[in-house]
Amino acid sequence: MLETGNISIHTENIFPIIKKWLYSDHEIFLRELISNAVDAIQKLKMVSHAGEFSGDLGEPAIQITLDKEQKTLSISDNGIGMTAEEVKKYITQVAFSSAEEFVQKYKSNQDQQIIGHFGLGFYSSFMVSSRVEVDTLSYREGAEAVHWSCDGSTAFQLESSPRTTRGTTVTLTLQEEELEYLEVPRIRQLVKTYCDFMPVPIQLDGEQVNRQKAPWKDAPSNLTSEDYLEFYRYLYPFQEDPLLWVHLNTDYPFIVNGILYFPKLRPEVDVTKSQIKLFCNQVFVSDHCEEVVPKFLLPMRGVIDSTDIPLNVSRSFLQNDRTVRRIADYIAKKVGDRLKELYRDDREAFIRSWQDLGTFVKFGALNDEKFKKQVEDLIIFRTTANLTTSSAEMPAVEVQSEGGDAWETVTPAASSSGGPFYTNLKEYLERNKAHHENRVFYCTEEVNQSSYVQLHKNQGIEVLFMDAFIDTHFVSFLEREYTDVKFSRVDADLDDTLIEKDKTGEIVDPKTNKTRSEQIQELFQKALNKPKLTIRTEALKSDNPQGTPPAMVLLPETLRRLQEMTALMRQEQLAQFPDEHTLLVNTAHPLIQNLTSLSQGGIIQGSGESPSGELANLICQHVYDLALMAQKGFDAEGMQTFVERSNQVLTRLTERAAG
Ligand SMILES: Nc1ncnc2c1ncn2[C@@H]1O[C@H](COP(=O)(O)OP(=O)(O)OP(=O)(O)O)[C@@H](O)[C@H]1O
Repeated sequence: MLETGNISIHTENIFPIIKKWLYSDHEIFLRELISNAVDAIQKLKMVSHAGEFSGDLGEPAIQITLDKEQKTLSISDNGIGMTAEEVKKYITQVAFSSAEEFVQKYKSNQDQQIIGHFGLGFYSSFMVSSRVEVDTLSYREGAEAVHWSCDGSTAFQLESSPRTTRGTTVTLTLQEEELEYLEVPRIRQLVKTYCDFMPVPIQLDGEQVNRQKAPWKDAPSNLTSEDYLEFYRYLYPFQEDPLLWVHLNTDYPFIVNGILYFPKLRPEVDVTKSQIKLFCNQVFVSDHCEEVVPKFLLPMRGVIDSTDIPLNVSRSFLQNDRTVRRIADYIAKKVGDRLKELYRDDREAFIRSWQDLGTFVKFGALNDEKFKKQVEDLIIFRTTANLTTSSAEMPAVEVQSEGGDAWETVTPAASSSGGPFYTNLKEYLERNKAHHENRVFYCTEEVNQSSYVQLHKNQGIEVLFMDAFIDTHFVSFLEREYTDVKFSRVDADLDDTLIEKDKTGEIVDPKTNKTRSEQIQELFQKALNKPKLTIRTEALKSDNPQGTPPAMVLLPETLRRLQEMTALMRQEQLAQFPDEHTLLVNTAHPLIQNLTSLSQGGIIQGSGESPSGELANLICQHVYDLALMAQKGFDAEGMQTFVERSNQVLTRLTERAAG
């Protein structure tokens, strides 16, 4: 037997479910009713534009009235109103929205946006009310005012109303447990949260509560820098001004409007939490748009408004939604474009913002292949090279792209003379091709590595500062990108160009056939007695040997990286300085040269050591300590030994001088 039919739903059963579960938050009933009122006003404008209404539109307004005695909250608008037929059709049929029909009919007028879609919003009022009444008069000529009321059951009453003004008033008699919605501050807060940027004034207690203007809906050409800044300060009061902003403005293949700002990054900012506000047709939806914005742009702030982001769906659904993913890509692309424009047109402003921007950009390049391609040439590093004639001297330019999206920089122009200078990696490699091809020398801590940097600089080797916290990862990333290039930290090893090769091989002692280097090496080995320490002797190149350090500590690049990685994996700070390192003794330095003669001079005593030999030992230890100190500083014990020995050495030297 074959039977076909329709599944039937009994409204008495489904209605309580809708009331209870439609929205998890009761407070959003207000957003829904105000959205309906805004829609009603927009619709009247559309009808009037279409020439179907010639009466007086009046000043559009929405009025919220609270009556504590009656326990009622009512929302009035002077919009399009409804006829009895329309009330029956739209209000009494759940999930029957007029919006679709209406937009279809009047779609030629794109300016006015209708918020409603599903035909459910009105029913959210039953979440907080024991009775809902609608009093309405349609704009249509000869329309009669009607009064509809319902106590939350499926039965309603519809009768004529004495109302004489066009528009609609929805009156809610609040349930006993929902009386918080009779308090002016509570309602004001809700209007501010959800309806602040709705395009119609919303009055409460005789004053307008909402800001009304939504700058992101404006054409960028209508907005000044001050407008953008003012809006930022409004959204994020008591914060420093942003570095720059991007105005999103597209309606194909999806609709996205918004203004995103690059804030100044403060260490206390949690970069995993978004502070971007999500809107749908100027109605606030959520403070969390983690799914809509690419991860690396989460620290950005501002507003995204899109009707193409599905609402009321789970986060995982949102994450996997194709349109949402494309919107995220679009945002990343827009941000990349803006950065490129700034780099090209106002290098100075770009450099000024780099300290904050750099983290975003590098993090983005690490995480997103497409974004990396866009920004790879904009990633800049401070350099020791003097680039006075570079494009850093270009004048500041204000950029306006074809799409009309706006873009500004905020910081005032600074002088470009004298540096600091910045370069990207390509320029660096190109500039140093002849001198050290495919080698990048970098410094991660300016203070601790200053003597190394100086040494490189003196020999005309350009050093890049990779000292941002993200740079440890970024160096490895660059190595994967530039497979031919070798990256070495300034203290890792000394490049051949820094060493005077010829001088180290001179034989100074014909009896033992030892070179000076070998003598010095032995001297240090004996004095320091550290089996894990490698002692290497080289003559550092310099016009003024006194200006170079007598000794330096070197940490092999691979060993250091391994240690950094282990520390990272254990989530520890790199606390200990590794025992395996190299002490490079500079045989060109006069102090080191004097040491050999000092160690050999004087009368040998019972201990097998002459006083000057002892002094030479102490000085070796001292030279080593000084080299360590330049690299890492001391712990308490090291400091104590150092001070004690300093006093001892000075005493002996004064004895010698006096004697
Ligand atoms: N203040 C009002 N003035 C005129 N018509 C209204 C008003 N409030 C509701 N309506 C009519 O009732 C219909 C249903 O409203 P409801 O809020 O349930 O759904 P919606 O606004 O269309 O969609 P959504 O569920 O997205 O809010 C609306 O489409 C509109 O035609």
